[in-house]
Amino acid sequence: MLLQFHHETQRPLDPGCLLPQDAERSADQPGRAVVDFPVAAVLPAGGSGERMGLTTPKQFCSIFNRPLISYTIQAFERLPWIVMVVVVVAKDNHDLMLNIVRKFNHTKVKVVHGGTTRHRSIYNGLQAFSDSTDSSTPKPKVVIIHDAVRPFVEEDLLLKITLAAKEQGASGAIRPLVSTVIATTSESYLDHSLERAKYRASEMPQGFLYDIIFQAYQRCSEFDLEFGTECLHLALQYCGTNARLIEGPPTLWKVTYKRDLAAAEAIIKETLSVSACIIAEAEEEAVELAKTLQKNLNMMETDVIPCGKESNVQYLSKTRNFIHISASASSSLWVLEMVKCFEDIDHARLYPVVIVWVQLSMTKQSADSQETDEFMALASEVKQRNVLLYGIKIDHSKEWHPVWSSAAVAHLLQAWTCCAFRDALLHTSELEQWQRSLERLGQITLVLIRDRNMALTGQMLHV
Ligand SMILES: Nc1ccn([C@@H]2O[C@H](COP(=O)(O)OP(=O)(O)OP(=O)(O)O)[C@@H](O)[C@H]2O)c(=O)n1
Ligand SMILES: O=P(O)(O)OC[C@@H](O)[C@@H](O)[C@@H](O)CO
Repeated sequence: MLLQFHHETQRPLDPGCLLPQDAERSADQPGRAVVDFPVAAVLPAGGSGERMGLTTPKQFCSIFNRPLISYTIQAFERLPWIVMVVVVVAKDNHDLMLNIVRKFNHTKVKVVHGGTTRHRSIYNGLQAFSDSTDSSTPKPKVVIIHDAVRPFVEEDLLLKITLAAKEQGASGAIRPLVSTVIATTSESYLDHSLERAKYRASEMPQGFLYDIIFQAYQRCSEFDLEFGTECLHLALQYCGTNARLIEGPPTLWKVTYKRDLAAAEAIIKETLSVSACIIAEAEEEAVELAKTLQKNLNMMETDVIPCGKESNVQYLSKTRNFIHISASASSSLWVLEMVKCFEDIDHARLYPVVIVWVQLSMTKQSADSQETDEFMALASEVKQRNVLLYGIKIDHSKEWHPVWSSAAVAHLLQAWTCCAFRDALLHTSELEQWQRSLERLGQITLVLIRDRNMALTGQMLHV
């Protein structure tokens, strides 16, 4: 299931737990059907990210403990019809890049050294396929060139770019301009402005018949290599190949400034928190609370399943957010059992998985220090496996008769005709307090899932 973004609002169109880059591939995916020739990618990642203003080059800045470049690699690596991804990094970052490849199990990647400019880096990347001594990187029919700092690229656009490049020789993604382009005089006065409607921003990905773009780089001038920024121009200038231009979604933007990194993190958080699985232990109160919580989490696509089914892969693979509801401070053994299931399907390799343990507390007592310490230690242990464990205790007053669970009371209020009794109930402070606790439970659960804050793991929050 590919996660699609609305073309303007950029909100995820379909609930799904995975970024497009990670949607599970199946044999009948469109790309596999129509791409019957070898396609490779070159990701220039040899820059220093000066405009980001950080000591770490932006392609290695992390989101959820994972470098930005890993998200971009995944966007290509997950597609079966892309056979190789050449990543071009500065020599000093070679080992760092190899460690990223190992840690995130990027299996299609070859790392080569970049140059002093983006064009030189791209040229080095292309040369990796022309090294006849290295059979591990056979020459592709089509090569996609894509900045390593553009992490959000979807299969359907890559497919269009690839097929257009195969047919036309070159293709490129474009976006409407959001600012007018003007020419300035040497004294920084306005010389003239361009008619914005006639122009587009050249983005990435771009696709080329390998032989065309490689020949263009072989023929281009030193000036091009030093100061150029447009591969499509090289194909036209040196090979007479006019690129097919394809409009892409706003998510194609390049991470350049700090704000772009924050925007990328926000998009990843949003796409990771569109679904959840609520697991209810057997007690009636837990089941009732699960149903109420499902209603309160109306922002998400949620499944409610009985405890014991969570190890079922069909539930595990649908989301990275799990809410376990127990009516008592039951044993926490189920946490490690769940984490083992995640590891069996490699579920937390690319993105952190969230577990929120909601405990219905039948007494008003807060957790004792031993219980708190044990929970903190458990959270610390599972965090090593990229699982973020949070706790919420919701005080479930003993005064309540079990039948007066929130759902039962709501039903009673709707069914009851006697105003006096209904008013009495409505003004019962316990009921109002319980309703408020339920609302807070939904709000806090949503925030924990959305924010995936590493510092809050192991905390037992109270509502
Ligand atoms: N010598 C270079 C310069 C840039 N790039 C890559 O080209 C992409 C787009 O370039 P840009 O956004 O300009 O990256 P930087 O050059 O790192 O940024 P800055 O100009 O702010 O230093 C980036 O993935 C960058 O790593 C590269 O491979 N080799
Ligand atoms: O000049 P920069 O290296 O910042 O960015 C490169 C961009 O110009 C380039 O990725 C697109 O415009 C497509 O060519």
